Amino acid sequence: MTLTGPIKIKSKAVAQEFLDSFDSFLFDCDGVLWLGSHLLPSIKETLKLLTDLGKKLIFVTNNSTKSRAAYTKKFAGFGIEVSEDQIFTSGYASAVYVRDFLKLQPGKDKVWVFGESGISEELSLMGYESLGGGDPRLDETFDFKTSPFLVNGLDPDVHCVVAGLDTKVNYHRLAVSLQYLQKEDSVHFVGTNVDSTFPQKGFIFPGAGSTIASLACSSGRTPVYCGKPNINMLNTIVSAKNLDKSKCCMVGDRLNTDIRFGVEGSLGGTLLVLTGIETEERALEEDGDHPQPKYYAEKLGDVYELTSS
Ligand SMILES: O=C(O)[C@H](O)[C@H](O)COP(=O)(O)O
Ligand SMILES: [Mg+2]
Repeated sequence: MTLTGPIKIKSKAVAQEFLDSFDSFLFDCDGVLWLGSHLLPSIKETLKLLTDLGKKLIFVTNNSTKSRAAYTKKFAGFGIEVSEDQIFTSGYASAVYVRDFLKLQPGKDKVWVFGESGISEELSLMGYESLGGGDPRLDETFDFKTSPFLVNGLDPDVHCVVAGLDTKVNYHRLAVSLQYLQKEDSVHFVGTNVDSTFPQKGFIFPGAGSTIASLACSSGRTPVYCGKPNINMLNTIVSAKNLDKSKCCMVGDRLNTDIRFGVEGSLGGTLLVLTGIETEERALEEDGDHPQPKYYAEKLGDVYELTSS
C-alpha cells in the first residue's frame, strides 16, 4: 500500500510486481475462488501459473460446512488438485482449539455442534464424539415435551458447544443449543467465524456470524471465534507450513476477516478481490473499522489475465 492507499492490480507491470513480491499465497475461498458451485473466471489458470512459478498455495476458509477432506473433493470437482494439508477451515481451527486450548478429553468429553459436517468430521478425526449437527431428529418441529434431546435430559459429558454456519438452522437447533450454553460453568462456547454474510452467485445470504449471534443473544454469552482473523489460526498455518510471513500474501474478499487476518498477522501483503462481499469504495475508505489492503483487484483471475496478455 502506498501513501496514496491500496494499489489496484490493473496493469501487467503491477500484476508482475505483485507476483514477484511473495513466495506463498493464502487464499480465502468463498468470494475469491468460487461462489458456491460457480468457479470464478481464470481461477484454474491463476493457480496453475502460481504453482508453475514454485509458489506455495494454501487455502484458508471460514466456511465450516465442509471438512478439509471434503474440500479436496470440491477442488477436484473443478479439476483443481489440492491436498488436504493445503486446506485450513474454521471448523478445523475450532477443533484444534477444543483439543489444544480447552484440552477436552477425547473419548470422554463430548461436543454439541450447531453447524454442519465440516465441524463434526474434524472433531471426530481428533477423537471427539459430537452431538447435534446434522442429526435428522433436529429437523423435526420443536416441542420441548417430546424433543429426544430434552426428554431424557442433557448429556452431562457435553463440555463445549461449537457453532458455525448451519443452512438447516431452525428453532429446534437453537433451543437445544441454548440449553447447553446455559450450563455456563461446565460448557464452553466456541464460534467458527464472525462472517455476517455468505456470498453466493447473484446473492448475499446470512453467514455464520448472523446465526451464531442468535445463540450469543439468547445465552448472553460471547463465543471464542476460531476462524479468520483469529491469530491462533494464522499461527497454526505458519508453523504447519513453515512459512516466512514476510513473503506471504493473504488473498480475500472480506475486509474484517481476510484482510484483517493478513494485516494483524503481519503478513508481507494482502490482496482484496471484488468478486465477493466488498466494493471498491469500501476497499479505498480509510475507516477505522477495518485495515486497508495493500493491493486490490476486480478478480483474482486478473493476475493471470494481465501477466499472460
Ligand atoms: O458464513 C460464512 O461462514 C462465511 O460467509 C463463509 O463461509 C466464508 O467463507 P470464506 O470466504 O472464508 O471462504
Ligand atoms: Mg470469502
